[in-house]
Amino acid sequence: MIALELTDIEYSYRRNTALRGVSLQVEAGEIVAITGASGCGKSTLLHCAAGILTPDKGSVRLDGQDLAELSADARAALRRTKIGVVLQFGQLVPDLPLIDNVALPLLLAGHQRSEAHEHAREWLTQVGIQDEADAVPSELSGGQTQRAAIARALVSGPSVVLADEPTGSLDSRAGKELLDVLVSTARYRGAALVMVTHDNLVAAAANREIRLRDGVIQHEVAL
Ligand SMILES: Nc1ncnc2c1ncn2[C@@H]1O[C@H](COP(=O)(O)OP(=O)(O)OP(=O)(O)O)[C@@H](O)[C@H]1O
Repeated sequence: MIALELTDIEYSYRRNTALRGVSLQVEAGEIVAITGASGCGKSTLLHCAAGILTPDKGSVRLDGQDLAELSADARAALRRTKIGVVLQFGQLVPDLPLIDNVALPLLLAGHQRSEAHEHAREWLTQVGIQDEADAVPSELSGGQTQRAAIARALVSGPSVVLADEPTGSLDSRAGKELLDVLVSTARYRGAALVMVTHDNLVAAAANREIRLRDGVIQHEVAL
């Protein structure tokens, strides 16, 4: 089953064209690495897939649903439930304890607080930081912050997980541990995982590498 389908995506920042017609299909359970030189359009592609940016041309389908055919509210709801996004610096809410940070997508989707906390606690355990449930983000290491971001991205059971440089701010050992957590949790959920990366280790963990150059796919390699 195709979880994420991008068709002929074009995107420009004012006069700076970042994507010039990119098409990509990702199956449920598949792990894809997006690679390429700095500025080739990797993050822009991820942001279009996440619905953070709206492409100038082309379509984004999530579990068969075209995002452009939805109202803004329906699109936001679909994004909250079907997509988990892990950005480079975690992007946790500074004043909230981790348990609340991780529960946030469920609380926003209208779940009861006790139920949301129960799921959040399970995911904190899954990523190995259950002892930090009451800590606030400033009390965490970089690796713990990224683990929390992964827990938050996965707590609502998304079918697609999108990660931008998930190991970017970490040393190689912490990066490897985090990659293992991300890959194993996505596999455990059967979610499609798309990771933007400069890191060969991350690319090696994927089933497929897609290399961008100047806003187009230069080549694809099955790994
Ligand atoms: N907010 C922005 N405003 C204007 N141009 C932008 C903006 N963000 C990105 N760009 C440009 O769009 C192009 C693609 O950028 P993008 O960040 O997608 O590349 P990238 O491959 O992710 O780069 P990196 O590996 O350095 O993160 C680049 O030329 C970049 O300068």
